[in-house]
Amino acid sequence: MVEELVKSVALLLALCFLHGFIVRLWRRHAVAGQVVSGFLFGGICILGMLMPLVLMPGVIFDARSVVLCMAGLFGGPLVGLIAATMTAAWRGWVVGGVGAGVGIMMAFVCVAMGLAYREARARGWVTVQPLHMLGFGLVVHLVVVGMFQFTPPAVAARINDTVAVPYVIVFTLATPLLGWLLHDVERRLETEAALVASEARLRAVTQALPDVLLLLDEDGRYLEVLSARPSYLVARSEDLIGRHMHEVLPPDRAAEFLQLIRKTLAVGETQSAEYTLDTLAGPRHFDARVQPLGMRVGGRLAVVLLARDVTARHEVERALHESELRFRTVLRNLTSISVQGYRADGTTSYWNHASERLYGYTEAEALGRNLLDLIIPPPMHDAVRADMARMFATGEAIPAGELRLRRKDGSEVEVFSSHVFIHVPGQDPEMFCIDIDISDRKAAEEEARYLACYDPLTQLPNRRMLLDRLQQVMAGSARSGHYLAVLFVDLDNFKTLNDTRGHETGDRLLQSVAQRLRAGVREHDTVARLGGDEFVVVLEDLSDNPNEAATQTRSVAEGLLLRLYAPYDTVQADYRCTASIGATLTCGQDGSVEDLLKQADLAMYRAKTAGRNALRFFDPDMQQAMNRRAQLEAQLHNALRLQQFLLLYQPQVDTKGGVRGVEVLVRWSHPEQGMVSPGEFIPLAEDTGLILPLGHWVMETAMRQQAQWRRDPLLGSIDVSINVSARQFHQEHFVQMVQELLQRTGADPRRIQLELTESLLLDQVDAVIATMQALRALGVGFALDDFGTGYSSLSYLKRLPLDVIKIDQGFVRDLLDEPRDASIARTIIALADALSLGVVAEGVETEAHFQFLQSHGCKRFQGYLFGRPMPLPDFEDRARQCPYPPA
Ligand SMILES: Nc1nc2c(ncn2[C@@H]2O[C@H](COP(=O)(O)O[C@H]3[C@@H](O)[C@H](n4cnc5c(=O)[nH]c(N)nc54)O[C@@H]3COP(=O)(O)O)[C@@H](O)[C@H]2O)c(=O)[nH]1
Repeated sequence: MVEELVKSVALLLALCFLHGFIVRLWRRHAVAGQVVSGFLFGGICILGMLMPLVLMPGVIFDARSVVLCMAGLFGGPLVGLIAATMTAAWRGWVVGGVGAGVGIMMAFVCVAMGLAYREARARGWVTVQPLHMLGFGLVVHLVVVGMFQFTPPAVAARINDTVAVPYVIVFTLATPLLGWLLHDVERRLETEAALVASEARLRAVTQALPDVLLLLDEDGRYLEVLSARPSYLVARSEDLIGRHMHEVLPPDRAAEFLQLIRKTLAVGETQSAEYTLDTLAGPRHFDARVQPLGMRVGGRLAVVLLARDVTARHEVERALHESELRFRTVLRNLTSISVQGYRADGTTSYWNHASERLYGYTEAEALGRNLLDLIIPPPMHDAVRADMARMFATGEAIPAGELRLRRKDGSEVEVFSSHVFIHVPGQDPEMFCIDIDISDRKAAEEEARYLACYDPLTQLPNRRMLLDRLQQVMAGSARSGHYLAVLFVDLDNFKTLNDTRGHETGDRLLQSVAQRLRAGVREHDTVARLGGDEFVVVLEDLSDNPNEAATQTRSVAEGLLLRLYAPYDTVQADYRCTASIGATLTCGQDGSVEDLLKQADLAMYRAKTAGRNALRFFDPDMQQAMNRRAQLEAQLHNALRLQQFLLLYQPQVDTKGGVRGVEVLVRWSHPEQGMVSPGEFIPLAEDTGLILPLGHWVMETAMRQQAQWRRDPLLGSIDVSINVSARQFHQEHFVQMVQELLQRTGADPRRIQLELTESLLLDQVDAVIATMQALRALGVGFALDDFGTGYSSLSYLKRLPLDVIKIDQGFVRDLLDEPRDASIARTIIALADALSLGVVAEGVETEAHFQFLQSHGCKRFQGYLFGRPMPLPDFEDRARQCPYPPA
């Protein structure tokens, strides 16, 4: 009997094998697999019922109970239901008999108990360990034996007496055995599924990696080749597998890899390497890690090589490296920007070429030495230490600025210094100083400042500086109540020296004058040069009493005149020069700086007109005159348009008193001030340029008059002298203008004489001579006015196409009392004679003058003795009074 039961158990083992096979076969189709499993379990049960232990007809025993409860436990409801239904159908329909009812019921009860155990297992109450399964098997088979008690009593008694105990023992033991086998199938299936899933995951991961993954054996043979981008391989993966590296890579590269593989295997640790390979996608740079595989493949050791494409990063790094190299080279070789690096303790860490040039230390000398010992002057040490400490502690920048630092040779250098704090993680923080040499700029600025305030020739303050200084001195004077004096110093005849001896001589004179003026005043007094030969001296801290202050000023000014008169050997041996000084006093409360200078200028002008080499103080009358001048200047502009000018005629007579010539003299008939003297308005007209239209009007009127006289046999022979000012003479197209007037008026050019002053001849002598010759070609004659008062060079006199020279009235006036004047008058007459020129004596007021001049050979005279400047009708009458046969 036990033998039959054991046979049944053997059948169960076959079931396990088949179950494992079927489940593996149908695992991709879960429901179909369960149905097949259900049929398998049902089929096994039927098979068991075909070779049962037959106790009596219709009462059989086999392993159904074990199979069906396992179908519920490991197969689930569907498997259990199919198996139970098949078993029940076979038991009831085919086998039948007295035990059929219990057999059918038992099929479903066993499946239900298996399902219950399955549920308890899922909840964690029980496991499939042998002890639990043994208990489960015991319960199941006790229940089955219990169910047999529902068969007829005789049958039940027979069962109990014979089969019940071995049945319970064998199948209780078979239950854990079958359970263990099925569990093992279940576990292996789970493991296989997990392996399949794990492999799938791994493959997905390796496929997703943007890297190249190689499995290489110890000889460098490709065992496995994976690459998300096949173009990153040196050949197609199928062409690589099985080949050696030296078959596909350049020999040196293959050798490197082989060495790397062997080192990895020898050390047993991951190795890193970077390399560039010519891949299917072109040259790519890789960052690789090689790791021992830890097992043999085909009997050979192997490594895994994982290579990451870092071409982009490599390019960036290379570009960065190049860029850094470029900047380093630029920084290092900069020629004009010194760059130095210092650590927190002041040690020098960087020193470029420009620093070598700027500070004199070579790089080798500077590196490692302290900043303070190198270029910082000792007085700056504390400040620099404090600034650096703050910068290194807080990163706060030291403000850029101009510094005066020290060179190796101890000399100072001015730099514009900027500071940069750099802290690269993992390295010592550093301060970089960027210094630019500004010595040249500073010197240029200093020079520009100097030039803006000082006269480069004499090194004296210029006008600008004088005005500033005067402003301060006036304010100081106003506060203290002490007077200050402004002296306007103008050299006499400087222009003559400059024009005749050249500008270099003039410059030497000006330099000497500057030194003498400086030496003639106190240290705190100011001596300035306004330009040309004009100097200004400011005397400070004079007395608070006006008279005393004036006395002090006079004393200083006269002292200056004396100093200036001393010989100038730098100019020429025993050369002397005089100056005219105008002085004004103030105690700072009235007027402006400009007013003061104007006052001093006016006083100087008075000193000039007083005969030069003189000192004059400004007084209010001068101011009045100045105001009047300003007023006249304003009115002069309209005078021509308002026809306020008229001409007077002064006769020039011969030794018999006969009128031989006439000087045309202009007058301004001012509506309020009456007749204004040309001595007053001609200089004004010259200053303002009005002399040009005015001179034109005079010449046109005089020529028109001569043209009228031309028809008169008496008046037509009279020479008409017209005064021509320097500005008028030098104007462009003067010759054409005279020619045009001669033609327009019809005047006889042979009767027109232009009176030129000596000063006019001094400028541009050659041009003057050319103009005179052009006019002479028109028939016009020339008289040299005021002869003897200016600088007359005999050589010029010889070259000038003159007809007449006029003895200045200044010599005539006093010739009876002043032997020198008489002598000059005589000399001029003789000179004119020698040069075959006519001579006219001006200012002849007395018979005595007339006699003297006549006795010395003068043949023509002009002066009040013969008639003052008079209106036209009077002159015409006067000319006719002494009729003279025409020459
Ligand atoms: N460019 C021009 N200059 C002109 C013109 N008209 C005059 N002037 C110049 O103005 C200066 C002053 O002239 P004026 O006040 O007319 O004085 C002249 C005579 O009146 C004066 N004179 C003549 N005789 C005597 C005399 O016996 N005693 C005395 N005290 N004065 C006398 O001399 C002046 C003429 O001098 P000069 O011209 O040097 O011959 C004067 O410089 C004029 O040149 C003009 O139209 N244009």
